[in-house]
Amino acid sequence: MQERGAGEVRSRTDQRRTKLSIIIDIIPSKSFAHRAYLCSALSDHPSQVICRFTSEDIEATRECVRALREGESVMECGESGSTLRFLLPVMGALGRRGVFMTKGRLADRPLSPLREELERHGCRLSPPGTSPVTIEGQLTSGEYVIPGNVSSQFISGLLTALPLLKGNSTVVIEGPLESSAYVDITTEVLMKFGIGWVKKITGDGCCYEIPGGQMYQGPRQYVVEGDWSNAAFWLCAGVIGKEPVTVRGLRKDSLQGDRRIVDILRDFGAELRWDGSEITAFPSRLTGTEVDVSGVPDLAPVIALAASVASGRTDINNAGRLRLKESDRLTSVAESMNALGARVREKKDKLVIRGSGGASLIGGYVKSWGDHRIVMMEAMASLVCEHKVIIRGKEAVSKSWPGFFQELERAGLAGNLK
Ligand SMILES: O=C(O)C1=C[C@@H](OP(=O)(O)O)[C@@H](O)[C@H](O)C1
Ligand SMILES: C=C(OP(=O)(O)O)C(=O)O
Repeated sequence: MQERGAGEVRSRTDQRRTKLSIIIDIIPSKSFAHRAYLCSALSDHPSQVICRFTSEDIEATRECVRALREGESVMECGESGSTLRFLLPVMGALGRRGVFMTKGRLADRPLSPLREELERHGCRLSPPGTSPVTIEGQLTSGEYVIPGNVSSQFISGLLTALPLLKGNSTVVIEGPLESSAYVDITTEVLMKFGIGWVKKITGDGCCYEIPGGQMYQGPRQYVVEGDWSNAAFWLCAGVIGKEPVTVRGLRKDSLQGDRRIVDILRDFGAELRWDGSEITAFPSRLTGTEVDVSGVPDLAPVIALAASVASGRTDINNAGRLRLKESDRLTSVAESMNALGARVREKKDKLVIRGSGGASLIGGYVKSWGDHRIVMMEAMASLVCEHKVIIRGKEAVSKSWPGFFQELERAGLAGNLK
C-alpha cells in the first residue's frame, strides 16, 4: 500500500482481479455544513459543528453567523447563494438590519419571489439586481407562497427563519418542487436542532406548517456527512478513466439528492460497487441515456462529461434552472466541453450530447467561467483528452474545495493538466 496523504492509491482485490484503486476521502457536504452552522448559531448553546474541510462558501456562512451572533449587520456572502438566501429571511425574522455583500454573479441570481414575500410580510429590501442586498424591518408570521421551480433555497431559508417568529406560519409551495431533496436536508437539520414542522401535500404542490415561538437547541456535536455532489466528479473519473476510483466517507442512505449519481452512471452502463461504506467506480463502456436533472441540477456537468465519451446520444432534460447558477451552466458546460472536442448542443432548457463512443476528446484551452463545478468537469475531462487541458481561472474551484487540484495530484489524476 502506498500512502499518499488524503488521496491514496492502494491495492484492492475484487472478485475477478487485483486492481489499483485510487482512494478519495470525500469532503464534508457543503449543503449540510451551511445549515448546521446557521442552526447552531441560532441556538442558545451553539453546537460544535465538526466539518473536516472548509471552502469559500462554507467560510461565507461561518463569517455571516459570526456577524449574526455578534450583532453586526454587514454579512459577507461571497458568491454563496445558499448563504444569502438562508440568512436574508433569518435577519428579517430577528428584526435586524442586514447588509449582504455579494461577489461575482450572486447579485444577479434570482431573489424573486422570496423578495416579494419578505416585503409582503413587513420587510424592506434594496432594489433587485443591486449589491449589497439590504433588508430591514420585522418579518411577520402568516402565509408565504413560493413557486417550486425557481430555487429551493428560498424555501429552506423561510423554513429556517419562520420558527423564530411569535405566530404560526405556512409556506405554500406552488407546483412541483424542484431540488426537493435540498428541502429535505433542511428539515432534517432543523429537526436535529429541535425545530418542528408539518408537511402536507396539496393539489399540485405541498405546504409546510411551522409553529411560531420555537427555540433552536442543537446536539452537543454535529458531524457533517460527506458531499455527494463533489463525490460525483470522482466517481465519474473512475468510470471514464483508466483506474478504478474508490470514494469513502459517503452515506449510502443520505438525504442528498446527488447520491442519484450512482444510478445515473449505472444507467450509462457503468460498474459501481459498494464495499461497506466505500463505493468504487470501475472503468466502463458507456452508452448514452436520458436524465431528468430537475431534482439534481448540480450533477449536470458530471453527466455531460460521462455522456461525451459514451456511445450514442444523451439528453439532459429539465435543466432550465442551470442558467441561474454561478455561471449559466447550460452555456458553460456546452462551450467548455465543445472546446475540448465533445459534441454538446445547448437548447432552451436541456443539453443534447453526441458521445465519442469511447474515443478520446482532443483537449486544449478552456476557461473556468468563474464556476467551481465547471472547473472540476474540465479537470476530470483531461482524463479522456489526447492533449493537455489548460484551465484559465481554475482557482474558482475554491468555492467548494480549495484543495481540489492538490487532491487530484495526490490521486495521480493530474497528469494531463497544465
Ligand atoms: O440548498 C442547497 O444547499 C442547494 C440547493 C440547490 O439550488 P437550487 O434549489 O437553487 O436549485 C443547489 O443547486 C445548490 O448547489 C445547493
Ligand atoms: C449553486 C451552488 O451553490 P449556491 O447556490 O449555494 O451558490 C453550487 O454549489 O453549485
